[in-house]
Amino acid sequence: MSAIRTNDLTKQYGSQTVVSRIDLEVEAGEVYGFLGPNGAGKSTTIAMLLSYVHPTDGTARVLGRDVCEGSAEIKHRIGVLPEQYQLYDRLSGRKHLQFAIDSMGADGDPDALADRVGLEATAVRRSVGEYSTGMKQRLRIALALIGEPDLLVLDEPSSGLDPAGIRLLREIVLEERDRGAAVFFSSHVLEQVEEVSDRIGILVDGELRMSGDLEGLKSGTGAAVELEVETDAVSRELLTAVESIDSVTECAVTDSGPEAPFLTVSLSNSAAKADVFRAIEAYATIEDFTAEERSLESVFEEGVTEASR
Ligand SMILES: Nc1ncnc2c1ncn2[C@@H]1O[C@H](COP(=O)(O)OP(=O)(O)OP(=O)(O)O)[C@@H](O)[C@H]1O
Repeated sequence: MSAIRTNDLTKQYGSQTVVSRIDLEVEAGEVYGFLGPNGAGKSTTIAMLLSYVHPTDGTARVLGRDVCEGSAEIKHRIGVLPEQYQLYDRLSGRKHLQFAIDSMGADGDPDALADRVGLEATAVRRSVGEYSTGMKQRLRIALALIGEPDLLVLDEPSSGLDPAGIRLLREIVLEERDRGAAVFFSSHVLEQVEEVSDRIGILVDGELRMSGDLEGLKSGTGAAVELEVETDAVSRELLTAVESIDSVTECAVTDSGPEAPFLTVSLSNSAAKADVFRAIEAYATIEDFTAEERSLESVFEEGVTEASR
């Protein structure tokens, strides 16, 4: 059973379609990064998954249950950030955690949870009114982790966190995944998404423009990596050998006069770099090389630009 599965999921507000026929599938033990520019429809999608708003069309099942039937039965199996309930300035972080553990009937130690998100023993006993933005965010993360949920839905989880907090969040996301939870999270910070996601979806104007693992997304939209290789000589045989490699999408020679010639090779799959080096070394000596991997940022930009064409 998938943790999340949507078919043609659609939301309209009046005449505006803000989420348009999206098909998503997220499995247990998988981190899915949900990206998109401002106003793309990410929060609306998340709100539908959590049964906060009703889809206009299509279906969504979360932990096997149709979202239109409500989330009461599965609520305790989903950790959400930010949760709908607010933090109370006069209560300590510890009281928030204890209250949430009790009301969920969950097992959990508030101090261990606080420690996991880097809230020190003295801090967790202080009133939340005295907390910094980052401390409040750490507390919200701890609240989302209560009861070892099967699904974590994190909307902009790194917001307000310092670099140490962001590193900790990354560790927590990976630990939760390794425990077998599905993690669905939206973020504008592409490097963080790149670091932790098994698969990524890019939403633009309500449409899921791209979805897949990072390598697949990179190769689907152009070269995953561009190699510049300096050799002592370039022969016809060498070029044929390089061009015959499946993942090579482009190969050009630049003859820089008295300097050694170099090859520019575009690859749709970064793992094929070794094949290129082997093919070249069969006919020439490699003097030097550079390899420029495509970033998620360039994939994202391409997805957004294509959509606006
Ligand atoms: N309750 C609502 N009524 C009318 N329009 C809405 C409502 N909620 C969201 N929208 C519209 O839906 C579109 C998508 O908004 P949404 O908040 O889902 O985007 P987002 O991708 O989460 O954006 P951001 O990254 O800025 O948070 C926007 O144009 C927004 O104005």
